[in-house]
Amino acid sequence: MSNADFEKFYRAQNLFSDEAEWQIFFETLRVILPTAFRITGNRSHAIELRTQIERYFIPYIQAADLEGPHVDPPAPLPWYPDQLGWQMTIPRIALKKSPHLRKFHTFLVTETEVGNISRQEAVSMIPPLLLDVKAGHMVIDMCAAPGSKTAQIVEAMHAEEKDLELSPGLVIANDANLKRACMLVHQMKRLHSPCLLVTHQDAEQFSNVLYPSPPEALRFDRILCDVPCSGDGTIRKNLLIWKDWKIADGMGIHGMQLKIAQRAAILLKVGGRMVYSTCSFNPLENEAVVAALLNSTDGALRLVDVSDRLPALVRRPGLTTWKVLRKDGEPAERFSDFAEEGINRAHSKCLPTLFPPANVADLHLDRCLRIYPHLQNTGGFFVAVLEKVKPLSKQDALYMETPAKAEDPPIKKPKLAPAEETTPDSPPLNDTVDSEVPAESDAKPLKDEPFLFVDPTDPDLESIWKFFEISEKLPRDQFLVRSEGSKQRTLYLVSSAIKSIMAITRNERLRVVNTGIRCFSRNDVENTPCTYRIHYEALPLLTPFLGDARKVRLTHPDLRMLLDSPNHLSVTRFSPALQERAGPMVLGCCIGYLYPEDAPEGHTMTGPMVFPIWRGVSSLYMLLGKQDKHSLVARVYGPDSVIETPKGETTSTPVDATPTAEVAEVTEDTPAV
Ligand SMILES: C[S@@+](CC[C@H](N)C(=O)[O-])C[C@H]1O[C@@H](n2cnc3c(N)ncnc32)[C@H](O)[C@@H]1O
Repeated sequence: MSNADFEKFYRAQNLFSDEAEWQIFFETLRVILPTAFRITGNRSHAIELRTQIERYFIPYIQAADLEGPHVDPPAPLPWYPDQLGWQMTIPRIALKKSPHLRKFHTFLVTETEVGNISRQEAVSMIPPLLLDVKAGHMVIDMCAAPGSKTAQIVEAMHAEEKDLELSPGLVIANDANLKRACMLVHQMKRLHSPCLLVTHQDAEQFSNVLYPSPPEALRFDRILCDVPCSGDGTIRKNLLIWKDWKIADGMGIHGMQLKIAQRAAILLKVGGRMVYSTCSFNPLENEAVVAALLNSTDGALRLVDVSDRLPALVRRPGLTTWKVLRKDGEPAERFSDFAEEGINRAHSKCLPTLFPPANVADLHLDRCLRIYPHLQNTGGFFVAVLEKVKPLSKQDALYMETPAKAEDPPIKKPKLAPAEETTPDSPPLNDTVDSEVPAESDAKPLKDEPFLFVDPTDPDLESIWKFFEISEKLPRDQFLVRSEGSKQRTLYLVSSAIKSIMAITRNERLRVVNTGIRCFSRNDVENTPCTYRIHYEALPLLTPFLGDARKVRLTHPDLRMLLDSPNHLSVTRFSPALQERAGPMVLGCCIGYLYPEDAPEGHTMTGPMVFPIWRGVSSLYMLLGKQDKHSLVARVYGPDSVIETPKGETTSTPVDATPTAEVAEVTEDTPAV
């Protein structure tokens, strides 16, 4: 764990006022990074899970400490709101192998797979918090995959939502790499948001999003530029950086970072906020980019002082000067020094903007945040929060638009970013606890099927509305399908903003990979007035709109039977109240409710829980995958209730059970596929 060039370069930057701190900084880089995770999802659900960690797992780990080798339980990050961000130093191997920690390991695996927990480096949680997203905002995350920050943005957008209100907002999650954009889609399924649009474009030239009435290019309220970077802030985790780090790395990527930030500056609304961030210590990728951005926008952007935000987060101010080194390690005082040397290949990406500009003292670069690993035992990170205070002057806009003419640059084929793109959250391969995204092989690019809006008078919609007694407040004109004609018709709901955007043909240039929340799927079944079932992921959003016709109240033993059984169970096996309610129901999907007053003792529920159930000819069946069922058993009945298979198996099954088997059954013995 050493690299002479790294040391030379960063010593030249005078990051710290004394040698002692440099030593502590450098020593910390050699200590393996603690694991951090975030409890995701809507507030009440997240608080329930947090309570479970506090009440059950912390005492459990404390007890394990007495029996096995010493381990500290996880602790909440002091600066993360509502104690929903956590960090732990339990070594990965101990977590996996120690019999004393097995339940905690199972818990993390299950909750990560169903998306209730997201492994995310602590420092990577900072930019979305400072972006300050509110309901109804138009937001774009320019470099979004694998999507941990997008998830925080989407959660913030829905945080204050009321029942019977669909957020009018928009979150575009863009990534130039199609494969990574598809991984993002997988992640996003669990966000239950109709406001998300996943695109794949080169952010340097992100196309204008046309918006109707009057038709114009949309300007965003919030933009995140979490740009590709050299990633040396992740060195505690990505040990190869010790070997591979080169002086030329930061220099080489500065130009691209600046272009992405400049494109964002154009897309930002006056009064809007953008956050520029990297997981690098390098001033050439950080302050130099911000300085060049400020200077190229001639006062239209300013750095925001966020010193009062996240007060428990220890940070250092941005640098107000820095050094550029030639690849031989010698300092270059000015741009012309490179010319003198003759611009060789390593310096071909050298730009004048690498150097501190003459007006550097006026730019308030100290308002940027530098997070060093030794400050609070994290990775390294850089964040700048900027505000657009006036329109860009025409000249600036022309300068920054590439090619010059364009308020609407042409589509450029996205460059595929390197497969090993550094991000603080790239999952180690084959490590289920730590993976926050599926392995790349799971992330197949979606087939290029068009997005087609469903006619609001479509007979299927009519039957769904009638069957579930859906309120007319749920807009029927915001549903789309991707493969018309197939038996398995699935209806996705999108926000009004996305509908408006998708309705404009010229927005095809956005290269949409996916959008919409999966709400209803058609089953191949007869003898029911409605062949559609509701998806679990859509229930939190749809429940307030549903009438009573298909609601069934469950006792907790009813729920337990449904969660434990892989098969359809005869209606006669359930509580008398459920038999009475479900018995006369016609075949089709119904919604099971467990109210806190019906929950088992010691539960942590703060509101009713809802589940999609299939009412068969004479049976009931829970329309959930195995992992979801595991997670729910643990949540409702406590982690002790999860029955482990001999291998402690909790491995993935498709998120939803396929409907074909459910509808083919009629007897309680028919196993579901
Ligand atoms: C630091 S990572 C982003 C991490 C992400 N924000 C998160 O929190 O999960 C940078 C991402 O930028 C993407 N990328 C690289 N070049 C790009 C470009 N020109 N335009 C858009 N995305 C790009 C990479 O594929 C990579 O996924």
